[in-house]
Amino acid sequence: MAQTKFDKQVEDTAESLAFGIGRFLAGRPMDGERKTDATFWRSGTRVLPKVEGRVSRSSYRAGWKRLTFRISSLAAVGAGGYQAGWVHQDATVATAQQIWADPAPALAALEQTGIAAASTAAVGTAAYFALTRKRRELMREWVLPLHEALALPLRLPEQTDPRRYLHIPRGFSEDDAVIRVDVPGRLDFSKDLVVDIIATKLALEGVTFSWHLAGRETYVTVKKTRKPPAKAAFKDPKVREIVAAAKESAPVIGIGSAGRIVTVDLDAESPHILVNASTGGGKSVTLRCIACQMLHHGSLVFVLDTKRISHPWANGLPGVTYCRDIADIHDQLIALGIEGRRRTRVADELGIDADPKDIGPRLLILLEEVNATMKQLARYWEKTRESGDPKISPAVDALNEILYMGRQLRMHVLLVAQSATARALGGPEVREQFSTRILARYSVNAWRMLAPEVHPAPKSTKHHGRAQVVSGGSARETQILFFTEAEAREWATTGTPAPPAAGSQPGPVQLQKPPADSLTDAWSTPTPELPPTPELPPADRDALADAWSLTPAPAADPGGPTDRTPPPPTAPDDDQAVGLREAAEHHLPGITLAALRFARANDPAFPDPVDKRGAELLYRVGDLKKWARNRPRAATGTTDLD
Ligand SMILES: Nc1ncnc2c1ncn2[C@@H]1O[C@H](COP(=O)(O)OP(=O)(O)OP(=O)(O)O)[C@@H](O)[C@H]1O
Repeated sequence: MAQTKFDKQVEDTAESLAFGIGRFLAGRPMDGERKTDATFWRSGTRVLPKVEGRVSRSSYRAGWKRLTFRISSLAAVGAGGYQAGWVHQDATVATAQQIWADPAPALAALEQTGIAAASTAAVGTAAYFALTRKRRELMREWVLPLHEALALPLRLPEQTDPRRYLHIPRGFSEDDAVIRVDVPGRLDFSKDLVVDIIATKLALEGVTFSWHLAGRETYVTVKKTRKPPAKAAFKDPKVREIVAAAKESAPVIGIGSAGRIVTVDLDAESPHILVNASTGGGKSVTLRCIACQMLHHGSLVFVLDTKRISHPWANGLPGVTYCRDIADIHDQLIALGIEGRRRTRVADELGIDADPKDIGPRLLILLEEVNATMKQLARYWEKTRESGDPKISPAVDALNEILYMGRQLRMHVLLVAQSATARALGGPEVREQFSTRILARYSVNAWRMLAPEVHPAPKSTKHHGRAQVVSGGSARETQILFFTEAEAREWATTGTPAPPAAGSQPGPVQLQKPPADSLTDAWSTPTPELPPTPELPPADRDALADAWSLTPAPAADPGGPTDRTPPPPTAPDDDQAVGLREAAEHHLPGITLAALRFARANDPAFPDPVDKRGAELLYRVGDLKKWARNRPRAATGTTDLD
């Protein structure tokens, strides 16, 4: 009799079932495909030829291990079923009947339990991912790449779990960390090659390898031996000596491994420096270190600080112009852009043999928290620009222009960022202008963004003041010099004095729209005053007027360049001279007379009087307002962007 289709199906199913039970009991893969050379008693060591694709770790397991796992799982499920269906049979039946008769409470309970279970699972998963994020990053970025490179030279079985032989602590770049790599006792590998691979793949510098090859346990340990000092405090006489001996153009940044002095030569290597670190990574300390050394050598420093309190040590120091208010930062950047153009012209006139000092004193522009400052500058310009004005803030343009100017102009930008994205800086090409980059407490992504030429990225450390100074395609681990605030002030005010202030009070430049015939007014109250500009012929003065708007003028702009950028708003009463009482009552709401008197006695940035009425000193209202806007705390008169 012919076999029906149904009979054939039954036969096939029975056959599959028999094979399935056979595979189950033999501890073989349930899909019937052997992928590795594992047997019932022995774990696998390699993938079988012709097997393609990813082979899971369980494929390497010995058959008996797989069988044990299967039987245990089956037993657990069976025990549950036995309890419910046999031991507590009556209760199970009663519960089932109850649910059948009235399913609503059961469904409601199920729904609630489901929601609770789903929430718990979600929270649990999130917590798990948060807690293990660092460990997973360690595995992904360091352990697995090292394993992939070492497996062949060490002739390790393919299924080797990297965690079994690579003992790499999470903070393996810390000074006292010990890395241990277990090696096969056969010793049939090249030690030099292994050393090379470990140092390269973990981006280690100044480490020593110790081999332990006798006996059963064979391994190599790696320890940092040539490391930077734990601290490089300026109060240490040796450090002070190093700083004192440094070249004017090359402030000392810190001490590297084996006591090497790390400096950045602003004339020869890198006119601009980028400091990138997450919060608490030592940005302020780094800036203090560089700025106070430059002040010591007579540079002028412009601190543009929207955070307002980043550098209290620099308050009122000779040579320092501290701008906290966004309107003043805007004006100051434009003024510096104009100064850059002036210097370009002077350099041109002086020719190549000129002494660079003839161009003017070195200028350091210290731009704090660039991400926030750039946003604020854009918003400020959005608020103040008029129709027909360029869209891009002229202050941002000025900054970019300075970054592209040659090192011979002696204008340097020291830019600070928590995350110096290309967008924050105004484009990837702007980032390229910083040939020296100081990175501390960085993420792998930050490194890839800022120092892609150094690969792999050295692991960031939590050690206070420890940074990587990247320049010329290599990274130097450096302990940044630590100046206390008092030491920074002391160092900044000794040495070569800054060019003298022309009797005006410290405070950011107050730009007025430059009249065509007297463009040096663009620096109406620069403090300290820059050296006098060479007398320019009228035609050149006109050209310099263009610098007021640093964006190239469209060819057919009937208004002319000076019409495009409005001057910062100046109140009509700003030129009045008033006493402190009148200033407190009518011009500086929110600041009391007592506060003004206190500031006059204690704040070096308080404006100088311009006149006297009897015994009373009189002050220019505009100067007082400027001072109030730029006080360390958010003050009355702060340019409101909202
Ligand atoms: N070079 C260093 N040597 C010793 N300690 C340092 C050094 N740099 C930073 N520190 C320590 O780290 C702390 C934080 O440094 P700093 O204030 O410079 O960080 P920051 O990046 O400016 O922080 P924030 O982003 O919060 O302003 C300092 O108070 C100091 O104790």
